[in-house]
Amino acid sequence: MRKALMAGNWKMHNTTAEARQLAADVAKACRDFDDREVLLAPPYTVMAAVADVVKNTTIQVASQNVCWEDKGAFTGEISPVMVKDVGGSAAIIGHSERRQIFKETDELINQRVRGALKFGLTVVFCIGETLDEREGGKTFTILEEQIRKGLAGVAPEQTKDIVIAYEPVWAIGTGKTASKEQAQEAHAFIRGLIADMFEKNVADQMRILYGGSVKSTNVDELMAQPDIDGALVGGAALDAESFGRIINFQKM
Ligand SMILES: O=C[C@H](O)COP(=O)(O)O
Repeated sequence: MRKALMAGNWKMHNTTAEARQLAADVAKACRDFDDREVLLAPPYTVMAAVADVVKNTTIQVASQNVCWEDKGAFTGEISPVMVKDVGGSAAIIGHSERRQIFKETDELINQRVRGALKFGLTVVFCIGETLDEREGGKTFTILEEQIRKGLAGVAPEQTKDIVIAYEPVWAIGTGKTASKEQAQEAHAFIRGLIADMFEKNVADQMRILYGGSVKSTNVDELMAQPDIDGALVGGAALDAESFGRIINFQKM
């Protein structure tokens, strides 16, 4: 049985005071459940503050990216050790904004994934096709390439620390959610591929999140799909009431 993971990616939003307030409001909105987990990914500058606010809750904290080394001359980067030092336990890697705006390649993302796993972080590994790729019938080819390259060299025993987030680029921040059928189809494909790369048991246990305009109004039907195990939420995670409703999704 896979535990749902409801993750909020704050992207480049929130000063310290705003972050503390939002984290406290999210903590208040969380019901006491044992069938789901909550993860917040604030900007680096407020990770420690958020971790402090949620320290007596089950909410986990993630960074929005991470380097593969523990320290060194990597200007602008932060290390897995630093993430853990400020109370983080996970890192988002391969987000489409990193791929598209900052030109991160599958090879670089793979380095990040392997480094994060080596230093004991949970990896939220993001993949997804652009609109052109979907319309050109290339969705599955792209997903397969991103997964095979991004997870190259990962040992089967490390897969328990990996969560995949399927985020079709055309659905991110656009208000255009993938339909539940489109999302389920992609998730089932991803699970099949993981079974092929590792083994069925690994695929059965791996959580695959959906991301892209998840809102309080569509979360229930998305979460009712058999291969959707959670959500990676952007815009709606910046409002405690909306994110609270998403966390507290109703089982259909
Ligand atoms: O990391 C989150 C995703 O990019 C989704 O963002 P969004 O919910 O604003 O579409």
